[in-house]
Amino acid sequence: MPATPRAASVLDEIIAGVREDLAAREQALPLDALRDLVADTAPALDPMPVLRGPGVQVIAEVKRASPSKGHLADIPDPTVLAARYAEGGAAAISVLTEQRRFKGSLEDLRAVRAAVPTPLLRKDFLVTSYQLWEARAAGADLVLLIVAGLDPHELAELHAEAVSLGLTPLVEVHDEDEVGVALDAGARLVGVNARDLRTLEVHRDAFARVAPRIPDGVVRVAESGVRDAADVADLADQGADVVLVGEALVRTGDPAVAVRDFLAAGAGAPARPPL
Ligand SMILES: O=P(O)(O)OC[C@@H](O)[C@@H](O)c1c[nH]c2ccccc12
Repeated sequence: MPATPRAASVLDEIIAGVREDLAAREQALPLDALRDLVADTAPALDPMPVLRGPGVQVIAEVKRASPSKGHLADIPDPTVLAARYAEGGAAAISVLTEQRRFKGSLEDLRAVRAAVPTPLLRKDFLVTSYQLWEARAAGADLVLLIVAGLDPHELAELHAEAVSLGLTPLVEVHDEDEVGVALDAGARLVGVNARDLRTLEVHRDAFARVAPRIPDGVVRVAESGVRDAADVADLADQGADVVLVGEALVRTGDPAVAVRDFLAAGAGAPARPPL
C-alpha cells in the first residue's frame, strides 16, 4: 500500500507536543513581557565569520535523549559539558530545548549562556515567532528552522524575523527539493540532516547527494550520524563547512579531545567566502 503523504509522521507528532508546551509557556509569559526581557539581553553573536573560515568547524550538541535512540547521556549539568566543548574549540554549541523527546529545556540554554562565551544554537522545533523571542531571551545566537516542519511562507517569515532579532537561522533540509525552499527563504546557513525526521531513518549518503545543490557562498552543515574523525574527513571531502554532532560527543569520555580530533580531521577544508 503506498504511503499517504498526509499520514502523521514522527515530525508531526513531535510538533504537536511542542505546540502544547508552547501554549502553556505563552500563558505564563505573554509576548510583551518576553520582548521586555529581550530588550535587556546582550545582542546576539554572529557565528558566520568563524563558520565560513578554513577547515571544518564543529557545532557540538548538548543532547540527553532522542526519539530514535532514547536515553543517550545523563548530563546533570549542561554547563560542564558546554565548557568542555568550548575548550575543545567548538565554533558553536547546540542546546536541545525540546522537552518531551529530547529531554532538553530553555533552562539548559540559559545555564549554558551564563557559562560560555561561544555562540549558542537553540535546537528545537520552531513554529512561531514567540519561540524566536524565547530563544533570544535565553541568550541564543542561532535558531534551527526545519523546512519539513513549516510551510514555505512560514519559513520565510520566521527566517526574516529571526534575522531582524539578530539571530542566525540554521535552515535544515533533508533532500534536494528542500534546498530550493531554504534558499528562497533567504538561508545563508543550510544544514543537511542525514536523519529523515518523518521516519527517523538515517541516510548516510544524504550530505553527498544534497550538498551540490547548495550554492557557493552558502555555508553547508552536515548534521546527524557523524561518528568519528573519519566521518568528518569524508564530509570535508564532500564539501562540508561545518559538522553538527550530538551523540558521538555526549557519549565520549572526553568531549574536548573529541571536538579537537574532529577539527583536526577537517582542517584541510577550504574557507567559503561570502557570496
Ligand atoms: O546525535 P547526532 O546523530 O550527532 O545528531 C545531532 C543533530 O544533528 C541532531 O540532534 C538533529 C538534527 N536535526 C535535528 C532537529 C531536531 C532535533 C535534533 C536534531
